Amino acid sequence: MYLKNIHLYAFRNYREQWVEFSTKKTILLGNNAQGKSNLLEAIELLATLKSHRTNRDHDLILEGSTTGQIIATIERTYGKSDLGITLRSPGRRSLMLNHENLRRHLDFLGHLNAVEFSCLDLDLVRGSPDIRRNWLDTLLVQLEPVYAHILHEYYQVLRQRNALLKAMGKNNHVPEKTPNLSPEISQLKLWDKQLAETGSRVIRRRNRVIERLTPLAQNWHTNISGGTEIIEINYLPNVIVNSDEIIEVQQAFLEKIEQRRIVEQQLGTTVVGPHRDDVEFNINKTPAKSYGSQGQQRTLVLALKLAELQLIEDVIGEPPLLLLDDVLAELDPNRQNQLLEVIKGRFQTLITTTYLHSFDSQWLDAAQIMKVENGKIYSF
Ligand SMILES: Nc1ncnc2c1ncn2[C@@H]1O[C@H](COP(=O)(O)OP(=O)(O)OP(=O)(O)O)[C@@H](O)[C@H]1O
Repeated sequence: MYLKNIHLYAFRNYREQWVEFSTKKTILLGNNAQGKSNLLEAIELLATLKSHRTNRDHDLILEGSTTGQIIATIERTYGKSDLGITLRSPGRRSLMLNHENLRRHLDFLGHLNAVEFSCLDLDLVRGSPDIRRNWLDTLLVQLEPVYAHILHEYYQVLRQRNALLKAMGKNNHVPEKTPNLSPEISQLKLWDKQLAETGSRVIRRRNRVIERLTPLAQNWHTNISGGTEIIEINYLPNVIVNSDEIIEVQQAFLEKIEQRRIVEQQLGTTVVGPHRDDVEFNINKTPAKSYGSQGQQRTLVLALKLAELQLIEDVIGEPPLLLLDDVLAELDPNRQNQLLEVIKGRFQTLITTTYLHSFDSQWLDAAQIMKVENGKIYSF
């Protein structure tokens, strides 16, 4: 797939910017805080409808404006698509595909795929579980856009169930003394069922994607580390499952809800479900989070990112875009070479950097270099 051009209107610090990509390799050169990452963020939004830097559309719109827009043309083997996102603050986003408004977000996803790799990705290993859940979910949305809908449904049920548990707490609902058939308990049981149904769909997909990603990441890791270390990626679901059978996963879910019933009512919140999942990374059987050196953690994240690229390519049948946000300088020459070697001509790649010295002359000759300065992009 090839991102041919992108148009930004009142997006982050861009008032109006048109970029035409003339080669598969683009280097965005500029000092700090000029707008390099903002351009990659616009592409990330086209691919996932999410930004890893903010949840608020208000932040994405140029300060002082109420509407921002990202418009792009993508070429795929099956043809060309024009994508458009209009952001409003206040107001809701609207999405366009080939100049027609879309009612469902789902129909927008899957036209552009991208893997982003930034220095923030070290948080995948070091950070809190929600970062790892987000990473898994973003990957799943790209592999299977319907997952965005599944996840949305799960979080909707979770919100409603939490509201009920909270209200029960406020009404001093005493679990032990209340007969099973109180209206609140019957209502809660309905939510239990829905939580288990929607949550099981999330758990099964997360489980499967880890199973597919692990051998790819292990392979890359062996290549990069010279075979001296072995990594493991373990899905740590909050509801432990030993089967991919939907009925069995739901059953395990409902049993755990039953076990934690009193705790949930006391806390007034849902403690069972995939919103509490985690993923564990081990290097030579020890947790990478606490024991891995910075270098080992970087190698692990690089292997994960390369595995993501490969998995998306395998599933989609076309190489996704690779967005490298200021990471080259952080990698040692060996790992830089590994990465640049993999990219070669296969993936359309956009790299942000403050200096050009990390690139060899072959790369510089093949790349389109653009200078980013205070929300404007110039040919270099
Ligand atoms: N909504 C917005 N409206 C106007 N300017 C914004 C908005 N959001 C961010 N900015 C500006 O964008 C700039 C940051 O751009 P960006 O994150 O792309 O930096 P960068 O060029 O990638 O630099 P670095 O190398 O530091 O990552 C800052 O000057 C910030 O003030």
